[in-house]
Amino acid sequence: MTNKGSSNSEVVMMEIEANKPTGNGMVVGGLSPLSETIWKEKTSVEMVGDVSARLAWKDLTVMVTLSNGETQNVLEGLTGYAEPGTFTALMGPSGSGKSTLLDALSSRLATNAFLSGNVFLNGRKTKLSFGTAAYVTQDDNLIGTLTVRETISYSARLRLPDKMPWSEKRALVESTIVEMGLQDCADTVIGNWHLRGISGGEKRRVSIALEILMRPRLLFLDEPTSGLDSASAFFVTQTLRGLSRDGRTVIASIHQPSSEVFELFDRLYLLSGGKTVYFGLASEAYEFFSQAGFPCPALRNPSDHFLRCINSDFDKVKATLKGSMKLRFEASDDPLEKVTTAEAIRALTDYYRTSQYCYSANERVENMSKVKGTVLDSGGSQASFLMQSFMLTKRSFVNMSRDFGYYWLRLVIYVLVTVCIGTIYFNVGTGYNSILARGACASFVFGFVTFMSIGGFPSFVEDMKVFQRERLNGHYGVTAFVISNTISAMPFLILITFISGTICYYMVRLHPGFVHYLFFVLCLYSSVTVVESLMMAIASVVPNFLMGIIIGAGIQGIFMLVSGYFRLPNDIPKPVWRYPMSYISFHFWALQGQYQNDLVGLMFDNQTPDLPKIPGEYILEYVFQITVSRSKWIDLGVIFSMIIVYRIIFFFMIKINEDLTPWVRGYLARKRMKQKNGGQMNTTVAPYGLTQSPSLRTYVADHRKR
Ligand SMILES: Nc1ncnc2c1ncn2[C@@H]1O[C@H](COP(=O)(O)OP(=O)(O)OP(=O)(O)O)[C@@H](O)[C@H]1O
Repeated sequence: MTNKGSSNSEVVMMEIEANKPTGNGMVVGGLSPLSETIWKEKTSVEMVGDVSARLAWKDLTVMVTLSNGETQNVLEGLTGYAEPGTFTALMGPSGSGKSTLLDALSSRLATNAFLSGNVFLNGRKTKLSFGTAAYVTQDDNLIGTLTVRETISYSARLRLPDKMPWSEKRALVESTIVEMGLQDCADTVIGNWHLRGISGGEKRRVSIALEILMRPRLLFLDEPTSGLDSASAFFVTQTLRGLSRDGRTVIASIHQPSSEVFELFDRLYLLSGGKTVYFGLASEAYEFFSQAGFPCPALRNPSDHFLRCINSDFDKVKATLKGSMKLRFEASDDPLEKVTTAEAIRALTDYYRTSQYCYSANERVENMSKVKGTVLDSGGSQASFLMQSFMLTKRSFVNMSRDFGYYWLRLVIYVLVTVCIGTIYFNVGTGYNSILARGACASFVFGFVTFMSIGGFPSFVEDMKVFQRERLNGHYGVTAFVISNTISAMPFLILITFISGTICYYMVRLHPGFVHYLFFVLCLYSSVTVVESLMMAIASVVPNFLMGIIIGAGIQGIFMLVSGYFRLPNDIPKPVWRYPMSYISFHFWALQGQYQNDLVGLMFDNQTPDLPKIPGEYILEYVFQITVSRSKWIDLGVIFSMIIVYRIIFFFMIKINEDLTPWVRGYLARKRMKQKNGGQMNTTVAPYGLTQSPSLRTYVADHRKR
């Protein structure tokens, strides 16, 4: 995977050459040979034509409903555009609406947010389905155990068409690595809690690399430079500018750029309190502020000045400092010293509304909304379902085998605990006291030992984060993920349960015979897999470590309680606890099966030697209250079917979380707002047809069509 053949190097060079800007520095609508290959696959037409993305938005207003039913306008009547070959920066103080604007443009608004106004992509009113545009979020959710090259390679194989030769895929991976300047760390692992990996800046670049791999024509980035030092921030911004020069449309929110970074912006969208302060060429912003009466003082970084002028928090800070007498006022020429920031913002937004900048932006948006261009459909995965499932399984398996915390640590603990069990119940025998000891031993193994599997929860949460990022960008579907997750874990669970089960079985000397031993380890394997499946289902809806572990522990605690050991089956209160709880509990089935497996056919000493021996069947029926007429294999079958049921639950949890929950939340938000407004929707809310809320239905429909 790491070796590059000479032919690949040539393709890489071709790609890099093609990415170079021509003449004026912009390659509007231009495509490199590899990009063209992908787009041909996507559009299924002979001639690709201009596949660049011209994005325009007009009178965009976003209103959110708060939990008390109040509404708040987060964005107010924004108009702007982003063209291919340009890099547009969204700037503004914290809370000004930068992320909301990116979300509104990419159709990722929260469920309590309502949008009015129009977004045009190549002249067509659009609601971008997931995958049409690439979106790099603020968090780098990557698999820590993979190297940079592996991360990008797996992503390529997950998304590129199956019939594309591997040499071409590899060339694309290598060109992406070069494009993002990741050559030096290509074979370094990303890093996690126990593996020292690449730096924060490199992680950001890997996240960007994953999204540009499919050569999207439209790229959104939410604060790609946050948390980076000035050199890394400059590098990332320079790379984004480079990407735009390949004919892509790049829009990024940037927090506090240095002057070097600011110089790399083509267009600047300045926001304050959800209103446009300035939209135009970044190089003309300086002039705009001067004209509006707020010239940038000498020796001040222009971007600092712009943000200083529009950050109303400065009013609060000044008032606090004035109150505490920590601020001394000295005579200054800076107009900002003479007015409050709130007044400055008002002056600037008013000035912008009547300025030439606003007029030409409106005119350009008007033109862009009329010129109909190529319909850019979903840029999601081109790989077949089988390929996606196979690659995901392989990637997940590699991750599990390299992450010490995923299964290896559990194997060590399981072996230690089962050695302890083996020592305590060593050679338990068939004496009178061994009857209860055998019951206690089985209860501990199928209760507590399986319970220890919740330790894998943090790893499941990490997996879910990666899944959610990739899913939202249309990399693969839920079914492929659930299948791969199930299969990749199987060998590790078999290893853990067979090793620890064998230690326990032979140290304790449970019922002799291979079939009895096999039943025991299969029962342990299926029980641990049920716990895994249960915890995975929890991880799909509860992304928080602590909450997930508490919920998982709570559910298992209840299951254990009704397993028939802590209270005998016939004594468990019938409503709720016996029916249905004990039958839902896998502990119950595991214990019933194991008691039979262990006791049937054995004869136990009585309390005194003169009394006759007690058959195992008698103990089962009258001591442990087990239904002996039911085969132990049925008990095992029930546990195995529970694995399937929990996996199906896992699948539906993800679906419900993506599809139904946003719909319900959106419905409740609308209802709350209506109640607050006395049955009337606020006038700023678009009619139902225009209200957007994130749903994967569009995405799913797209995939079904294929
Ligand atoms: N779904 C929502 N529900 C309630 N309030 C919201 C919602 N989305 C955004 N807001 C509010 O809208 C304002 C703008 O938020 P947004 O995240 O877009 O700002 P930002 O400029 O990206 O801030 P930052 O730079 O800190 O990330 C904030 O006050 C935020 O609390």
